[in-house]
Amino acid sequence: MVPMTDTLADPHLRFVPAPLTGDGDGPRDIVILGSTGSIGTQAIDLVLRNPDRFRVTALSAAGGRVELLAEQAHQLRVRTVAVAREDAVPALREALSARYGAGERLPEILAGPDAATEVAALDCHTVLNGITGSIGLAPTLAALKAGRSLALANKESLIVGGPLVKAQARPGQIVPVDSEHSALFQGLLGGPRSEVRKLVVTASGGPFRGRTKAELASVTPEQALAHPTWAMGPVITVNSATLVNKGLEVIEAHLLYDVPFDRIEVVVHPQSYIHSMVEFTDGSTLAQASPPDMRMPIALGIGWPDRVPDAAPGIDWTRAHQWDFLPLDTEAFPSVPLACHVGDLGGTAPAVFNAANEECVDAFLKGGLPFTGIVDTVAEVVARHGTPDRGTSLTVADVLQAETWARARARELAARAARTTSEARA
Ligand SMILES: NC(=O)C1=CN([C@@H]2O[C@H](COP(=O)(O)OP(=O)(O)OC[C@H]3O[C@@H](n4cnc5c(N)ncnc54)[C@H](OP(=O)(O)O)[C@@H]3O)[C@@H](O)[C@H]2O)C=CC1
Ligand SMILES: CC(=O)[C@@H](O)[C@H](O)COP(=O)(O)O
Ligand SMILES: [Mn+2]
Repeated sequence: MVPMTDTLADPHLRFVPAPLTGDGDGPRDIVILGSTGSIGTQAIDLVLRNPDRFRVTALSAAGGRVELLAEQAHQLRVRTVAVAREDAVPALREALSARYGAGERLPEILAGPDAATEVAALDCHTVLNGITGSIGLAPTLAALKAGRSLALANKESLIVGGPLVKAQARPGQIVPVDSEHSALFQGLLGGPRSEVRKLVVTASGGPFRGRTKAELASVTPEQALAHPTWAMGPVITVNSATLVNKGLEVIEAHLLYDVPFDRIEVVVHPQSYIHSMVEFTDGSTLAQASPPDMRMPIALGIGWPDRVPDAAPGIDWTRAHQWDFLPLDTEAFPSVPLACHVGDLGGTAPAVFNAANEECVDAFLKGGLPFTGIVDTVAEVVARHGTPDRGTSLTVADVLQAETWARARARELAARAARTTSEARA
């Protein structure tokens, strides 16, 4: 069990990560959830380059990439490997056996839908949640409940379970890994809360920046997956293209830093060098700048309060740079106002928004829904859900029920949209 340092005396720092005590003399023990993904593999790159600082004790993944998972387990000599898919266990065992020598002890294997949650509560200092999707909620809650520092990349868990996650988290227990929120907490250290005027979240604008809604109708999954500045997993990449990612991030900023939606602004910054900004009441703005490389915020997430030397390259000031800032086109990309709306509604509305989106992204990637159908369908599901009851406090069961409902509605509507599109083509 890792004890927390007591809550920071200054209330303006309540939502800025507080360092956990409990680091011994040796490297910090880390559990990585979603180790085979974009966040997970970049975290492992950092760990392998910093063996004096970090030691990975357990890994978890869905079970889609067992060779990579076995390779990671062997390289890091972890104690535990977990997969969500039980049918992946024989292949995982075989892949591990092929790498470990005869006298070497294989890591323990956990399998099943609750395996990541089990691993999230194992003894360690920091849990990095790099799972994709709202399936990350239970592991997020488990890590917090167990008293771990939570390096949170899995924004969906915070969004769908906002009040639950906040109630479980002690001040400073969550260290955001999402680049914008990492930038914001660094900016928030620049002055007291009473002097913060607004948060400015930057958006690359995605691969379709500058297109009209009509032009967006026929874009393909391949085009949507070609992000101009970041190499990420498929779901977040499509979310960046629809700007749903920015909508999720505005809710994430609201939940993490307790700033109302009307004081969170989004600005399009195509180069992705400024990761977000904090404007203070005297008109001063603090921006965090670095090349688009997630290893910087991941390193801060798992290494906080220390900075990891050479986590990622800094800006090369010997060459010319041009950084642009443009207003968001909410007509072509209505996701951000829609997200603010569901964030304002609260309760199960953000879970409905996110679950409908996850279904629609899946349908789009499988060729079953046009690109513009994603946000249109999400908006329709949100409208049908109506105003959630805010009288009672949210439970995990409420979230799961709302998600099941939203996924079913989204699938129905997406199937109908697909039929209409194919009839129009015929
Ligand atoms: N990539 C980035 O640069 C950024 C990502 N994020 C956020 O980080 C999270 C991860 O994104 P990203 O790394 O891009 O996603 P990826 O799709 O690249 O990786 C997802 C990882 O989650 C694992 N996974 C999926 N389902 C489960 C499950 N049920 N139990 C355990 N593991 C599971 C996958 O395993 P398997 O390989 O077996 O399928 C994989 O390791 C998302 O919430 C995203 O929004 C935030 C900011 C930047
Ligand atoms: C790297 C990261 O944090 C992503 O969430 C990124 O923000 C995506 O880029 P967009 O600004 O295009 O959504
Ligand atoms: Mn981000």
